[in-house]
Order: sequence, then C-alpha cells, then structure tokens
Amino acid sequence: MMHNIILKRNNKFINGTVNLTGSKSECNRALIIEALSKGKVHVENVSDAADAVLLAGILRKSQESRAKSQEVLVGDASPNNSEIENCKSEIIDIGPAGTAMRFLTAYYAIQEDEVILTGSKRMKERPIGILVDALRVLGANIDYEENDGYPPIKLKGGFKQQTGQISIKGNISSQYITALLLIAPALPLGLELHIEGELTSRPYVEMTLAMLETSGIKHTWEGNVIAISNQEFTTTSLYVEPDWSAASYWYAIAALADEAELFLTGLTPYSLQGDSVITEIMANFGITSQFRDGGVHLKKENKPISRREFDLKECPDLAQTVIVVCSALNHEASFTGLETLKIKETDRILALQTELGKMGVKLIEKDEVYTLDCSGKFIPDSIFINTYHDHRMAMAFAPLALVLPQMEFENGPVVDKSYPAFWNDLEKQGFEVEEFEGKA
Ligand SMILES: O=C(O)C1=C[C@@H](OP(=O)(O)O)[C@@H](O)[C@H](O)C1
Ligand SMILES: C=C(OP(=O)(O)O)C(=O)O
Repeated sequence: MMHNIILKRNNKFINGTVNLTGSKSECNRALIIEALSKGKVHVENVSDAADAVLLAGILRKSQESRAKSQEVLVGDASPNNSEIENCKSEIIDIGPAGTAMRFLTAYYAIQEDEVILTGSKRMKERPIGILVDALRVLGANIDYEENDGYPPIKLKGGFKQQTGQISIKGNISSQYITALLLIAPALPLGLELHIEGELTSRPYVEMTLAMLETSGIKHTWEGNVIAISNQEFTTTSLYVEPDWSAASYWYAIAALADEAELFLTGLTPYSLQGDSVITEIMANFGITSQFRDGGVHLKKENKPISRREFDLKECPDLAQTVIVVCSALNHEASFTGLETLKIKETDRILALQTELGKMGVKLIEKDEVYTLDCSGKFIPDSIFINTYHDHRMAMAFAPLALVLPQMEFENGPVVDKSYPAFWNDLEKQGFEVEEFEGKA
C-alpha cells in the first residue's frame, strides 16, 4: 500500500507566501565541495530535499569511518578480521538520486575506501558509462557489478592519476561534467576537460564553476575546454539558495489561477540556478516577477499568450511544468531540447504523453520537436495521475487542480526527493489535500 493524494481546489484565487527549501542542485555540489575541502568550506541552508539529506548522511558517515580507521592505525590495536571486512566494499544505496550518484562516483573514485554504489531500480537504468570511462582514463579503478555502463558500480580505491586531459560527450548529461569538475582541484595533475559536441544543461556546469570559484577554485573555460589546476580550497561558506525548480510549480499555479499574488521568499534575480529562467518563460503567460522584500512577488496579469516555441535544453527540469501549463491553457506550443528527459527519474516524455492523454492532450514528436495537440482535450470528472517514481510528475501536474474538478496522485511522498513540503504548502495556500491508501 502507498499513500496517494486527492487534490482539489474550490476557487481560482491565489494569494499567499511560500518559503521554499534550498536547491537540491546547489546543495549537492556544496556538500561534495565541503567534503573535499576537508572542513574549510561550510554549507549553509542545507536543503530538505531527500536526495541532499541522503548525500549529506553518506558523506558524514564516510568521513567518520575514515577518521575511525585512522584512529585504529594510529592506536596500538591492529584491526581484527571483522573490522577489516567492514572496511571492505561498503554498500551505499543512493536510491533515486541521480545527481548524488554521479557526484559520489567521482568522489569515491579518488578516495581509498572500497565502496559499491547502487540505487533504485530506475537508477540501475540511468547511464553512468560516460563518467566511469572518463574516471578510468584519469586512473580510477571501477568495476560494474551488474550491467556494463550502469550502476551498481564498485569503486576499488588505489587511484593513481595517469593523465590530466580527458574528453567527454556533452550531450547526454551535464552531471558527468560537474562530477569531474568537482574533484578537479583535488587531482594532483589537475584537469583539462574537452567537451565533445553540444553541451546540454549548460547552466548546471556554470553553477558548478561558480560554486568552486566561491570556494577559492579558479578555472578557465575557452572554447570547449574547461581547465582546473590542482588547488587548495579557501575557508568560506556556501549559502544554498531556495530552489527555483520548486518555484516553477508556484509560477504554474499562478498561470492557471484567475487571480494570483504570491510571494516566494529568499529568491533573488542573481541566482546560480538556470531554472530561474522560469521568470522569463512565465512572463509569456502573464506572470510578472518583482524582486523586493527579500524575495519575488508574482502577479498574474491577464494577457494573450504569444510565444509558441520553447527551447528547454538549458532548463530540462522545467519541461514538465511548462508543458502541463500549456496543455491546461490549450496553448499548442512546440518544445525542443527535450532529449535528456528520457533518462531522468522516468522516461519523462513517455510519462507526459501517457498522463496528458488522460485528458485527451497529445504530445507529438517529429524530428526532435514536440508539439501539443489539444484538439481532443476533455475535462474528466476525476483524473488519476501516475507518478512513475518521479517527483516532478506529481508537482508539475498538481497545478491542474485549478482547472480540473478532482485529481488523484499516486505516491504522494514521491515529492520528498526535492520538495518534501510540497503538499503541505499547497494545503497552506488553500488547496484541499487528502491522503488515502492506494495500491502500490
Ligand atoms: O547538475 C545538476 O544538479 C542537475 C543537472 C540536470 O541534469 P542533466 O545534466 O542530466 O540534464 C538536471 O536535470 C538535474 O535535475 C540536476
Ligand atoms: C533529474 C533530476 O534529478 P536527478 O538527476 O538528480 O535524479 C530532477 O530533479 O529533475
């Protein structure tokens, strides 16, 4: 049995304040930097996102056990067999946290610990071969435990850097590039990363470099080559900003309301998060964003929607939000830059097509351009949304409660991955949220 959610909204007027948790992306980077900096860098405003909480716990435990084994070595007592066994191949289960999986792969590749990194059933289908190949060229000892190219993987320690120059494909996931950049300052020979072909999700790479820069790490980026030499972190703190991807669901709610005035605290126009582009995207839907009072004020102005083409390559996590809003407004726009969606928490293209199909909306692909067809759209009395272990399927569809009489969501806690307070926040803003036991 799992906790499903019934969601309803009896009016279309939104007015309130929302405090969002810290960005999962920023927090995951900050935690790895903190661990690599050996305490010099301190993370402030750690995110409540389950993925970040899990990563923080793993890094803490790993550092504690390293400190403990050093104590054993320093002390008289030689470790007994069971202690040696415990030190061997610790199994780390990262669940559905893709970013954490990729970052930890690079992190453990240069540690002495022998660990097996594994995750959810879906994680075992999310490719990691490109990153593993790059780390092997650098000098890491990594084996696949089940299928080549996919988790689980065994990181065996004994890293000895062979080269500082590697090439990596840029169009599959920017997370591989970030993972390598994060460990670059700790590599004796530094890193010169040649990005082959197109770079997807570019703002996430820029976020990584900016956070390294704040931590005292210099880089150069010329053409398709990013270089970071072996460097020391400086003593500083990294403040995790509120999550703009989470903010996108409130923009969507504003877009589907008749009248909306919302205040999202803590957000600034100078964010490192590429998803802050939601302000520009939603301006097309009549949502104005004013930064004042230490946050952003959203206001809905009714005006016709003119933009028909959206390239989401730089903000893939906004794709579901924007496509669902367009479907609700019968705005038959087209979308590009969606290629990476198929290897995220679920195949998000298929999931969108299936769930939008439940109200007669089609998302049709031709030559990598996806177009909405709302000609067969209808309003069901109640709609059951399958969430496919994907937090963003639940959160992107929830704003539809403003235009549908009743919605039901499979697996409410799926939102915990990045925004655990999501259903509570909806309730605070006047949505009716009811939990019920459903079939797993
Ligand atoms: O680096 C990051 O924090 C992320 C990068 C993006 O992934 P891709 O680079 O695989 O598109 C994004 O979808 C993910 O949610 C978070
Ligand atoms: C793709 C996402 O996360 P991850 O890759 O970290 O699992 C996401 O949060 O939308």
